[in-house]
Amino acid sequence: MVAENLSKKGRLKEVTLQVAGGVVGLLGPNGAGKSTLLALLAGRLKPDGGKAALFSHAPRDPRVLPLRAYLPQTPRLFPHLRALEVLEGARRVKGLGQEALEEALERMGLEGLLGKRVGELSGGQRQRLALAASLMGDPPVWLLDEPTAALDPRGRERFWAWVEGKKEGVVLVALHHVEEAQRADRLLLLKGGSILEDGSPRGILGSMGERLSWLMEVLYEEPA
Ligand SMILES: Nc1ncnc2c1ncn2[C@@H]1O[C@H](COP(=O)(O)OP(=O)(O)OP(=O)(O)O)[C@@H](O)[C@H]1O
Repeated sequence: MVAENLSKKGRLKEVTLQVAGGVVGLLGPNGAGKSTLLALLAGRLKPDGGKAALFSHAPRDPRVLPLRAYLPQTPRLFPHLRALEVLEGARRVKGLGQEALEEALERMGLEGLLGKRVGELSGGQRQRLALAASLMGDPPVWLLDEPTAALDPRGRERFWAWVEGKKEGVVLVALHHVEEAQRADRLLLLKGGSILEDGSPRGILGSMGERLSWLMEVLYEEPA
């Protein structure tokens, strides 16, 4: 996955990035540009400048679609559908077998919720359903916008177990929790539409969290 001087007016400033594999966490304050970067890489937004490529194709190329999962910050699910119908729909669109559906629902612990309508689910339950539908079949590239924000600790563990069990490919994931950022292989710190730092979580956050106060100041302090 490559971004070259990728920009969106007022939102992202000429970001250049190469990701060959692994779990890459995007950390930064509200409005940093995390969602914009993910939406550009997913082809949901058109850049004003620069370009992005997944497997050497533009993000909007139909050949790329089956190769990536994109989970926006607020996934849209039809409220009248039952959870099982959402999963069935995802399975059919992706052309997958029943075992992929079973795996996804087990991973997200949806067994007891299959007969419920989306509109009856809690926010975290809905998010677990959206994750199961979007990651079903394990496409090589996952672009995930704050997938754990609504999840309880058990749901977070389920999510991270799925991520950490992924053998190959790329996971680019926007996060707000430093404990979760420590689980990534690589971290990108974003602020004001630019990448401030790009490195290992240990290098950026420090082994004992000693750089945390620095991080809080640099990333989250409002300008005076
Ligand atoms: N639809 C839009 N039209 C115009 N500007 C937008 C739009 N969506 C976001 N922005 C602006 O783009 C900038 C980056 O926003 P973005 O949503 O990418 O940030 P983020 O890092 O994902 O934030 P958060 O942590 O709050 O989700 C912000 O200044 C925001 O106000």
